[in-house]
Amino acid sequence: MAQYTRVSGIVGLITLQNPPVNALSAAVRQGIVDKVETALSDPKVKSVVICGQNGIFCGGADIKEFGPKMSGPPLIPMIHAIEAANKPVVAAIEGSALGGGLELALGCHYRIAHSKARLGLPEVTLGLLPAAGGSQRLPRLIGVPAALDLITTGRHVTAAEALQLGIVDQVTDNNTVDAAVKFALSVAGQSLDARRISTYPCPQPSHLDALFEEVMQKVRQSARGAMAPVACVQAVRAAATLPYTQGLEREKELMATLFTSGQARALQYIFFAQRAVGRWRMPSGAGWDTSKHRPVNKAAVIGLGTMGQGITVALAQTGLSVVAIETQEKQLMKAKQAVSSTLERGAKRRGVAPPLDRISYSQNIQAVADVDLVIEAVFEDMGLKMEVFQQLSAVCKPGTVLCTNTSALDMDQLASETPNPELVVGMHFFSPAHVMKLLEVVYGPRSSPQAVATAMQLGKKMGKASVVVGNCRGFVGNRMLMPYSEQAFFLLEEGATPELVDRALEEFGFSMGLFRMSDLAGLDVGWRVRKSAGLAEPREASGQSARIRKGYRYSPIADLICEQGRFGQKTGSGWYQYDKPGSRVARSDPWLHSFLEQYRARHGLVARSIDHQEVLERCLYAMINEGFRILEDGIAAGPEDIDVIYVFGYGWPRHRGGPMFYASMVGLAKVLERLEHYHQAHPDVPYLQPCSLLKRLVASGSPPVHRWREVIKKLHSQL
Ligand SMILES: CCC/C=C/C(=O)SCCNC(=O)CCNC(=O)[C@H](O)C(C)(C)COP(=O)([O-])OP(=O)([O-])OC[C@H]1O[C@@H](n2cnc3c(N)ncnc32)[C@H](O)[C@@H]1OP(=O)([O-])[O-]
Repeated sequence: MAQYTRVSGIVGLITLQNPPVNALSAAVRQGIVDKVETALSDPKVKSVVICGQNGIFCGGADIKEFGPKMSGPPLIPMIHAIEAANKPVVAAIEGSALGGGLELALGCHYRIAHSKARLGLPEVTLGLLPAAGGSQRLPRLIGVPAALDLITTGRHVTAAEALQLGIVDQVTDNNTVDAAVKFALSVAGQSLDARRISTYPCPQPSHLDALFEEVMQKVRQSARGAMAPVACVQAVRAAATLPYTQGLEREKELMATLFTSGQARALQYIFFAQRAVGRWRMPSGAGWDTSKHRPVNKAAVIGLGTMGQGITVALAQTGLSVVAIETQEKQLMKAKQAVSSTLERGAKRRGVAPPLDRISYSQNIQAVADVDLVIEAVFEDMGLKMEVFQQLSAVCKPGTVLCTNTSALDMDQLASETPNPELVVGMHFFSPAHVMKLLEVVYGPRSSPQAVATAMQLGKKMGKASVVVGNCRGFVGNRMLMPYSEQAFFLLEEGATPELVDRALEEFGFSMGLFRMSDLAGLDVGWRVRKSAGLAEPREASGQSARIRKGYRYSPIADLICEQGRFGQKTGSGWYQYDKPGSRVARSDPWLHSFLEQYRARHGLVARSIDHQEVLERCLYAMINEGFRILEDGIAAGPEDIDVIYVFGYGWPRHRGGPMFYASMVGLAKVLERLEHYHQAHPDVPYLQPCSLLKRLVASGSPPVHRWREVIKKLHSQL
């Protein structure tokens, strides 16, 4: 849909109308084609302005309409008709001009942007490339290196940067449409020969081949198997080396391979999943649409270890006043310094003043008396946390939401220590808290929807992908990590090395394999959790019993490594060795290999050859199986919640859509068959026993992931 009016006598104004982001649906494209024709054939009209309603130019092609059968006028001829027009066409860019929206604007002869507008070609993040001429026009307009940067990363630029790059002709602080109309009046009747970007020669960088080779190498490395960034480089190369029409052909060819790919489906699924998790619901039926959050202007953080420091930084950067509490004076001083320097570095990067004065530090918990929300981040010790919560209940003003950042303890037990358990929720941040995008918001049976809504609203304000989850050991993310790491330890017992397991996972697309990741996070963390669960014993028991705990198979390998004081990067050795404590470059460790050999010999285990497929199936399917149990238990409301958690918090490759989406792509029947196979081979490993929800889904014909909720709902109603 597009509206047409004539303004200032001679300017045809076309307004895109498709709330909320004026996406280029079939109807909008038809509207543009029709209204452009009207404007161009009206002799009174001397120039044209294209804008979007409600302060946003255009969020790009309508992703919801992507599919094998697309209707409506195609984008490329529509944009060509605009570019070929004999009257100046000006794009008035407010809010966003993204993807097809920016490509439309690049077909216009001039672009005027509001100073707060954002522009970009984010198609790569959806598994696509700017295939409405964008990959061919942008390099012609701003040069190959800058176009490569924007197209391969999909990053959005501010209006100021767009002006500097030459994407827009003018930036205004005032009404953009008025400014564009004024501009359109000023250029009416002028020659457009120099304004049609497709006719520009592409600027030729020196050492073209070397440049593309270097960029391709970098992109392949960071893409971790994603196809779209590679295709983006190939498309820009076509712009730099071929005439426009041939370049456009290449763009089309490349897009054809991407458009129907599983990767594009996965990335578009994650785009919508990220938004769907905001529409949370609790088992009581209360949810995002029925619960009002409390305003949070001032928050407190209790405990300034690594997590507390990161949370303090994140809150201050969000614009809140923060009271940061640490009882140990030395730690308080250390934390203050660390928080200040992180804020200073961040502010320098963004060219703003560091928000240091938003934080007040104290050793006295009384200082939290007037805050709206508290985040407790003290040591993972139930006794200590209970004490803190009792103090908070006595000190805080009525209605203060009390959050715990625990990753392993029972949030409900903590809530029971306060006179107002309805105010208690979990806010489980991931380290470093000011960088990692994920936040698990954990509710217990007594948490009020208002407290959940308040934590979710704060998460949104902090720019986090916030997911509401129920209370259980490890919540969603860490609970699924248990079978994943357990399988990896078993694989070491059976003949694998950390290098083999990591290589398989990294080739799959994980940013880091499990063992490299554990070395980074610190092996002592998991050791402490296993000890508190009564699994890890201080010294290895002998014989068969060493590998059985609580009646099931157990691998003490990780505990034995920790007993050697090998906690990962921070101690200079873990699953790998490092040059010195704190170093990040992992090297194979002969000590570890001979340790594994001795371990196997001691336990009568014969190493066998293990391939990548077995590593992936055992580690990932065990994790996915736990994901189904989580859905069955109602801890996560739907597969999207789990997938967002894994993509944003656990380095799961985005182009594989998250573990549950991946399972649906592999085929649920195949996942079930492989789990049955491995469970038969390892009957003493309960995590490998296929969960009943998975069996039910397979029995009901393996519906696509967006229909799983129906099966889950039916299951819950039968319980
Ligand atoms: C084929 C030729 C090549 C061209 C390819 C393309 O253009 S590919 C496209 C390239 N473009 C992009 O990649 C841009 C993608 N969009 C964005 O980055 C952001 O939405 C935003 C910055 C435009 C607005 O941010 P914000 O925080 O203000 O708002 P929000 O993010 O919460 O969204 C509000 C609602 O709009 C929905 N929706 C949004 N965009 C689209 C769309 N294109 N389509 C359909 N729907 C879309 C979104 O799902 C949500 O729906 P819900 O959950 O309410 O039912």
